[in-house]
Formats: sequence, C-alpha cells, structure tokens
Amino acid sequence: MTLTRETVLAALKSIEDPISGNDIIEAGLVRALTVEPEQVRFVLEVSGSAAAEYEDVLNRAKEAVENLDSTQSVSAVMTSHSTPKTPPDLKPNHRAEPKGPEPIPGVNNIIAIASGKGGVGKSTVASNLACALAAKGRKVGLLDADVYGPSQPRMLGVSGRPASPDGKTILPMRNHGVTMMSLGLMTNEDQAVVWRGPMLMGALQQMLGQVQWGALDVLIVDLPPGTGDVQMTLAQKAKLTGAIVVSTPQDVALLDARKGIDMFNQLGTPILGMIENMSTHICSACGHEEHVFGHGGVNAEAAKLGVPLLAEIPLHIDIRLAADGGAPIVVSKAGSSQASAFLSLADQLIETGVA
Ligand SMILES: Nc1ncnc2c1ncn2[C@@H]1O[C@H](COP(=O)(O)OP(=O)(O)OP(=O)(O)O)[C@@H](O)[C@H]1O
Repeated sequence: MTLTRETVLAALKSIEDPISGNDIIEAGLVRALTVEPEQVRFVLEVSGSAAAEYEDVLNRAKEAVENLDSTQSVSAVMTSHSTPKTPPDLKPNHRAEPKGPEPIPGVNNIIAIASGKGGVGKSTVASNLACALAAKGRKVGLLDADVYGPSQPRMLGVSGRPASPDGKTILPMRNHGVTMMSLGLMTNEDQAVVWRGPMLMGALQQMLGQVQWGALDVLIVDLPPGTGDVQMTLAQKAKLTGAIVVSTPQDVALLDARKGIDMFNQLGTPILGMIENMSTHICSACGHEEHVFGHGGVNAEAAKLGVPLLAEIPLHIDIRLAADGGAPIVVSKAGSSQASAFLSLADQLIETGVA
C-alpha cells in the first residue's frame, strides 16, 4: 500500500490529545508532516511543561502510522516550547497563529553547517569559516549545536564555564575574534551526555535565545551529523539564512549528504551550497597529491542537485593538527594554501551578502 498524506493524517486523527480531548491533528500538535515513498516524518509540538505526558502520545501516533504499512520507516520527534500557547492548526480555512522561525535579535544572518554523515569535517569547516570571516572583519558567532559530540571548545581553544551573571542570560566565550557557545562548555568533557528529546530542544532553544550574542553579521551553527531533531528544531525556531552541506567525495558520504539536502528542502531552508572536504590528500613530506576518497564526487552531486560547490578543501595533516591545537589553520597558518580554501569560502559568502 502506498501511503498518502491523507491516509497518514487519518491514522494520526485516531490519536487523542489528552489535554484538549480533540484528536492530535485537530489540536494542531502535528507539525512538519512529510510523506515520502520510503519515510514518513512528523514533529509533535507540545508545551514544555506537558512534554512528559506526551511521550505516550508520540509512541502511539508513531505506531498508528507504522501499522499502515510495516515496510515504511516512520520518524517522529517531539519538540516543546517553554511558554504554553495554542498550537497552530493544520486544518484548512482555519486562521492559524502566525508562528514560525524567528530571527535572533541583533543577528543578521544564521548559517547552518550540516553533514549527512559524521566525521566528514563539518566542525573543522565551521571553525575555520568562523575564524576566516572574523579575520575579514565580520562580527561572527559560532554556536556548537553538535550536542552529541561538541568539538568547538577544543577547535577554538576555549575552556571554562560561561558565566550567567543574572541567572537568566548566558555570556558567550570568545577567541580568535569569534563569539562562541557550546554545550560542551556546560557538561564535563569526559562525561557521556544522554539527551532526552525535550531536554535537547530546551538546550538548543536556550543557546539560541538566552545567550547574549550581541550584534553579529553572521552566526555559524555547527549541527550534529544527520537529519534529526536538532536540525528540525533549529529550522523551525530560528530564521536561517541557509545551510551549507559538507561531504567527502565517497559515495556513502554523498548518499547521506543528499538526505541532508532533502531535509533542508522540506524544511524550507535555502541551501547555500556544498563543500567537498578531504578532497585531495597533499603529502606534507613531498607535496604529492592523492585522491584518498576519490575526487569531484561532491561537485558532480552539487551540479545534479543544482546547488553551488562552494569549496574543495584538501586533506592535510596541518588542518588536523591546527584543529586539535585550538587555533584553526586560518589562524595558525593564515598564509598557507590549506587556509586559502577557507578564506575564499568566506569571501564568497561575504560577496553574496549572506555573511
Ligand atoms: N581537511 C582536513 N584535513 C585533515 N584533517 C581533517 C580535515 N577535515 C577534518 N579533519 C579531521 O578529521 C576529524 C573529523 O573532523 P570533524 O570533527 O571536523 O568532523 P565532523 O564532521 O564535525 O564530525 P562529527 O560531527 O561526527 O563530530 C578531525 O580530527 C579533524 O581534525
């Protein structure tokens, strides 16, 4: 059976909202419903204080859709907002509250750095891009939203706990001209953090709304890899200028990058372009070039998807050493050819008015 939006909506209508007594569609709790041949996705948006009550509702809603077709994968996540308000209604001809992604006061542009797959160098690109933009005189913020493996404190050489003088707002940290905040600074580095959905949404919203970012030309957001609830929440809560998708040239990475691009398309986030990282290996001893992961795969994919290829970053030990040492290559070896790829990426973003 091929699922349609109507059959999925009908299944979701069989689930009752325990608070209003209406079904969850009528109650306007279901957001971002997408029905694709291989996957159905939706978000259950509830009030923060009621999140615990809705875990069972989420499970039953997911089950109701899974029961329609057992071969179809169903991804359902819960997001919560902190102040109780009437959620918008999905019904046609119903006046919904104007609600959606909002700008962060004082922040002109928000650019998400994403990847379909882990370890392709997304955080390396985010830190170097932030430092490159700062070096070019832009006011830059970097939000490390990679909640599962925050690496920006190490990459930017920042440590210590951010202060909160009034107990409400959080003062960000600063290094290499970049204003930064990371969940890694709120948790112990060696401690595994288990995030429950609503907690994670709360933490992300806190970092967007309560951190005193000040006036910024651009806020770079380092996302976790993949297409999960952090990406969805960010696109729903913050008005993104666009997303940049980082990939290595291997087929397996490209496959995941494509999923990432699909997700942003569905969320209505413009794709600013793709970046091929670890494009060419340059031997630090003899300068010999080798295509360890293949070459040109991202360019071909970008052309197929009709998005620009913004940069090809070489695989070079200096980039890794700089990242591990807390001073990204654009800071520690600003004149090197490895740094120039990031600096020209920054130039392009400034020229196109997005940073
Ligand atoms: N172009 C490059 N040359 C050399 N080393 C690189 C390059 N890009 C990334 N690395 C190294 O590869 C490792 C993974 O990079 P990074 O942490 O940026 O990936 P990621 O996509 O953010 O990973 P994840 O999100 O899964 O944590 C790091 O040790 C980084 O220093």
